[in-house]
Amino acid sequence: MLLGDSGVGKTCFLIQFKDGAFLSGTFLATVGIDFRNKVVTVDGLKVNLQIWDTAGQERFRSVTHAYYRDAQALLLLYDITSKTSFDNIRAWLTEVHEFAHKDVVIMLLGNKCDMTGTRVIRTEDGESLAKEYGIPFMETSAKTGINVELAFTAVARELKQRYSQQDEPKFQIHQYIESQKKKSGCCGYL
Ligand SMILES: Nc1nc2c(ncn2[C@@H]2O[C@H](COP(=O)(O)OP(=O)(O)OP(=O)(O)O)[C@@H](O)[C@H]2O)c(=O)[nH]1
Repeated sequence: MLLGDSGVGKTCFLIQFKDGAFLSGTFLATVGIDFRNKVVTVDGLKVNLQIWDTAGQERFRSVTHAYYRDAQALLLLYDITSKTSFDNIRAWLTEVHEFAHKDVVIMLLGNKCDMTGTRVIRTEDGESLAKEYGIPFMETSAKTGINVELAFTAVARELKQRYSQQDEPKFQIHQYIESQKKKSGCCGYL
């Protein structure tokens, strides 16, 4: 399930993952909730991800709360060019703890990392907030596609490991993300 303030790029993030496309210049706020499926292959096993895209606008909050309970993973997005969207992450996490299952996989994503000229949230700020809550973090761009696939495959791997009957070595989502994430200049790592 994708969560975060209106305009942080949740729908674009999902479309980039599903279709490899980015529709620039258009912003059609999601009404209520919508979903798309995509199958990813993890170590030869097909994992069908059913991805729910929620409306960030306050007025749809009661609709989306009803879906939290069934979510196995939550991708929480903010926009690196919006301080408000970053500050609101704490409120989103409070809602998550109130409405979601206690074992839900949570990941923090700083989206729009292609917008270097208007960045207001430093990469370190995202990292330290994620550290405080003990959740994995990366910066992404629904426009360039950076780290979009990684966010979903990391979740798919984590879920596969949780629901697999096989006795395999424990998958470490934090380590996996750190080893895989693209540290490109666009996301302020260079
Ligand atoms: N430059 C850039 N623009 C982005 C990116 N992601 C989204 N946008 C733009 O941000 C605006 C909002 O994107 P949406 O995906 O509709 O936002 P949302 O979070 O789904 O919004 P709600 O449906 O209201 O919750 C659009 O104009 C997008 O083109 C990104 O990674 N980079």
